[in-house]
Amino acid sequence: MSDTRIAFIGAGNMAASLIGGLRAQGLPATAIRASDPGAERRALIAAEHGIELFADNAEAAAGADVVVLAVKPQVMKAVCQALAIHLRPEQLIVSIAAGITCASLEAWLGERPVVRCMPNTPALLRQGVSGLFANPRVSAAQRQQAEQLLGAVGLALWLDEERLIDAVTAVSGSGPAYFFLLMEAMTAAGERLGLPHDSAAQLTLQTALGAARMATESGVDAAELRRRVTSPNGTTEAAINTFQAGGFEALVQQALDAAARRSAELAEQLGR
Ligand SMILES: NC(=O)C1=CN([C@@H]2O[C@H](COP(=O)(O)OP(=O)(O)OC[C@H]3O[C@@H](n4cnc5c(N)ncnc54)[C@H](O)[C@@H]3O)[C@@H](O)[C@H]2O)C=CC1
Ligand SMILES: O=C(O)[C@@H]1CCC=N1
Repeated sequence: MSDTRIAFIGAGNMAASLIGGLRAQGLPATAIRASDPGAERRALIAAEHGIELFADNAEAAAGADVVVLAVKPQVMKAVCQALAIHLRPEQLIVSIAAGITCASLEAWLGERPVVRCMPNTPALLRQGVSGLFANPRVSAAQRQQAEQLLGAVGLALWLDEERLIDAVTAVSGSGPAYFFLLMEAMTAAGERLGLPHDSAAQLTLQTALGAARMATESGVDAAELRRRVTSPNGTTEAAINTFQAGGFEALVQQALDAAARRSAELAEQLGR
């Protein structure tokens, strides 16, 4: 990975997470470039990560082995159409945009090796997880480059079918926000039960961290871990019964369905 040169087109939140993860893994600052139209954003990312930033996307992409498209889905078409003539055929295109298909990217960029992926923001701490799909033009070596890029910031899982990216987006791409929402709600509820804000927040966050580590490190599945906390007729049971009476599982399904549907809708609306 250390001799792979990576250019990020768009230096927003997700690009910064990936850049932070790559830098933390030891990728030299000179191997990474990025572009962004925002002067303040460029200054911030340059200061935080020590990499070179450009206002011009083509300048950032020049000489890169891997060009990561990290702009919002809504501007992807214009960005790709302007960039297309500046790209070389052997450059690997990696798109992290929600709801932008490989077919759309190839319509805008010309036929190219494209890996479409869906990472998530814990990439910043190298605790991310991504789903990846490669179009048939991606070579075995480029697959490895993409896997190393996303693998540098967490788990990278290949998908056989592109349509499964919508499900990955619903589960893990948007997923951190669901846990943050639960943290916000638990902190607020703890405060209403009389705890000072800071204590409610600390109790919530450490519980989230401890539960996540138990679920990932114990080798015991979440349902069994939950049973072990839930004493018959005890306090947890009172809370879980309340969640379930409110339709918790059905609500989670509806929320993830909505996210997956939105991903497919974006592909439909923005892909032309
Ligand atoms: N935020 C997240 O958790 C995740 C986001 N994504 C995807 O990552 C992409 C970026 O999302 P965020 O980083 O959240 O958005 P963001 O808004 O933080 O970043 C987008 C950046 O692109 C820049 N930009 C705007 N026009 C540009 C242009 N013409 N050329 C170059 N750069 C331009 C903006 O100034 C901004 O800094 C989106 O396509 C999103 O679907 C994927 C997975 C997770
Ligand atoms: O909300 C979004 O559209 C992006 C994609 C996944 C996470 N954030």
